[in-house]
Amino acid sequence: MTQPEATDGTAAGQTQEHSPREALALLAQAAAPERRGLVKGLGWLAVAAALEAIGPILGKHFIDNHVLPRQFDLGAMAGLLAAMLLSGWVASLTRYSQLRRMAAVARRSVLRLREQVYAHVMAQPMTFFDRSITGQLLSRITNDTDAVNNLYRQVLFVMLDSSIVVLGALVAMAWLDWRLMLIVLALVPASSGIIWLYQRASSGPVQRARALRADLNAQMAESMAGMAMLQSAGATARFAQRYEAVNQAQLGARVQELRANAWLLRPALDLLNVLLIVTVIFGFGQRELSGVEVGLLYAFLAYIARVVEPLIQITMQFSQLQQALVAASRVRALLREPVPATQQQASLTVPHGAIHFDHVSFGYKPDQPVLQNLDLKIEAGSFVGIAGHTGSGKSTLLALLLRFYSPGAGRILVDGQPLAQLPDEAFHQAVGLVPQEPYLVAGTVRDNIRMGRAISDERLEAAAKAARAYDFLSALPQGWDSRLGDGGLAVSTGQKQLIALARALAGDPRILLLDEATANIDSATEAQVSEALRALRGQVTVVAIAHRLSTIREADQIVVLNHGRLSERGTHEALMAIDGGIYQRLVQLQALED
Ligand SMILES: Nc1ncnc2c1ncn2[C@@H]1O[C@H](COP(=O)(O)OP(=O)(O)OP(=O)(O)O)[C@@H](O)[C@H]1O
Repeated sequence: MTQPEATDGTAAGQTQEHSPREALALLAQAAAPERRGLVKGLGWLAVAAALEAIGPILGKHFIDNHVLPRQFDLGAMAGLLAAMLLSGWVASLTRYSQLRRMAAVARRSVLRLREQVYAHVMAQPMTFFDRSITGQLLSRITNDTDAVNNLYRQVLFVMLDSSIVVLGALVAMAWLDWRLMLIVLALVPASSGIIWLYQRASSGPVQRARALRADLNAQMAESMAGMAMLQSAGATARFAQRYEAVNQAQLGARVQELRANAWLLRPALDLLNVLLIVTVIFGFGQRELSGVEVGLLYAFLAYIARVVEPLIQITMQFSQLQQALVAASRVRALLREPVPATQQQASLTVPHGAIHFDHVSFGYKPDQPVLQNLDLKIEAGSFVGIAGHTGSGKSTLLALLLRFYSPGAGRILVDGQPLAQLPDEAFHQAVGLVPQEPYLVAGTVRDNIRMGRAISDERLEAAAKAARAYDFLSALPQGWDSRLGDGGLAVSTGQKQLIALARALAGDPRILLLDEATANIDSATEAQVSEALRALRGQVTVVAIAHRLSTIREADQIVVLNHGRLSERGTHEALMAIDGGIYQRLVQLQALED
C-alpha cells in the first residue's frame, strides 16, 4: 500500500492550544477516581502548614515573655520549647506522609492516563494514522504522559504544598502585625514580575528545546523503521550527521534556557529576599523599639525565611511547569480526537464469505477519487485475483475490505450484510490477511501462528499443513518450539510468508486476503502458496492482489483495475484473449522481466 504522506507534525484535529486550563482539566480527570484521597491529603497539608506557622509565634512568646523581662520560669520555658519542637516534628511527619500519598495518587493517575491514551489511539481509524507521524505519536504517548507525571509532582507537591505554607505564614503574620504582613505580601507581585521577565527571556529556548526533542524522537523512530533502506542507500552517515546537528541545536537551546535561569532568575530572587529583610528591619527601625518588638522582629524574620523558600521553589519550577503544561494539553487534545461511532449489530456473523462491492467509490481526499463506482460480486468460496498497474487502487480495495476506511459512496456487503455493521469479533474471525511484509513476533513457532488466540495445537498444525508450512517448521532444530522473531532463528522471507499464511488460516477465516503476498518470495515458495490457495477453493473466499501474475493465474476470476475503475474481468484465458487488453500487456511485460 502506498505510504501516506506526512505533511505536518500533528494529527489532524489536534489544535495546538496549550492553555493551562486544558492541562489542569486533564489532571483532574485522571485523578478523579481518587478525589477523596486527594482532598484528605490537602487537608492534612493545611494542618501541617498551620503547625509550622505556630513555631515563630511560640518563639515570640519565648522572647517577649521570658528572655526580655528576664522571667526564667523554667517549666513554662521548657513547655514552650517542647511545643516548638513538637509542632515542627509533627508538621514534618504529616507533610512527609501526605506527600507520599500524593506521589502514589500521581503514579496511579498517570498509569490510568497512559492506558486511556493507548486505548484511544488504538481505537482511531486508519485515516488518523495517515495524518500522524509515528515518531511524534510515540513521543506523545510516552514522553508527554511522563511530562504529565511531572506536572502532578509539581502541581501537587511544589505548587500546592508551597502555596499552603506561604498562606499559613501570611495568616500568622497578619495576626501578629498586618502592616508588616503587607510589606511581606509585596513579595508575591515582585516575584511574579521576576517570573514574567524570566519567562520572556526563556520561552523561546524552552519552546525550541521541546520542538527539537520531539524532532529527535521522530528521527530516531523513522531511522529504526527504515534501517534496511538507510543502510542499503549508504545514507546512515548522512542521517547520523542530521541527528547530530539537531542534537547540538537542542543542547544549545537547553543551555540558553539554563543561562536565563542562572543569570536572571536566581540572582533576582536572592536580591528580592535581601531587599525584603532590609525593608522589614527598616520598618522596625522607624518605630520606637520597645522590648516587645524584638520578639515580633524574630517572628517576622522566621516567617520571611519560610515564605521565601517556597516562593523560590514555585518560580524555579516554572520552566519545567511550562513544558509539562504544553505536554498535558497535547495529551488532552489527543484524547479529544473523536473515535468514530460504530453501528455494529451484535447478532451478525459471516457464515459463507460472499462479498459484494455495491457501486463503491472512495478517495483518501474528497477531491481525489481512487476507486470509482466499483461494482463487483465475489461468490463465497471463490478465488479472485486483483491485477492492475501501480496506483490503480488494488491495495485501496483491500483496505476497504479490511475496514481501514469506509467507502465514500456505495457499500460493501458480506453475505448480504453491510460490512460496517459486523461486530469486531465476527469480522476478525471471518477475515484473515496475509500482508506483503510478513511479520514475526518474538516467540515460538506456535506463538507465531496462534498469535494469542484460543486455538488448539491440532488446529495450528492443520493450518500449517494447509499453508504448506508444516514440513519445514517441523524440521527446525527445536521443531514447533523453535524461537522466531527478534533474537530467534532466521528464516527466509518465503518461509515467513508461509507462516503468515498459516497464521491467517489458523483463525479458520471465511475470507482470506492476500496483499502482494508473493511479491518478494522465490518461485518454489510461490508454487507452494498457489497450491495452498487452490486447495482452499470452495472453502474460503480468497481475494489476492498479485503483482506476480502467476499467483492468480488459476483464479476463478481476475479483476483488472484501471485508475480505480473495473476495466476487465474474467479467467486468465479469457483476459489473455482480449487483444491489447491491460491484463494481456501486464502478463507480456512480466514475461519480458522474467
Ligand atoms: N493512505 C493513503 N493516503 C492518501 N493517498 C493514498 C493512500 N494510499 C494510497 N493512496 C493513493 O491512492 C491511489 C491508489 O493507491 P493503491 O495503493 O490503492 O494502488 P495499488 O494499485 O495498490 O498500487 P501498488 O501496486 O503500487 O501497491 C494512489 O494514487 C495512491 O497515491
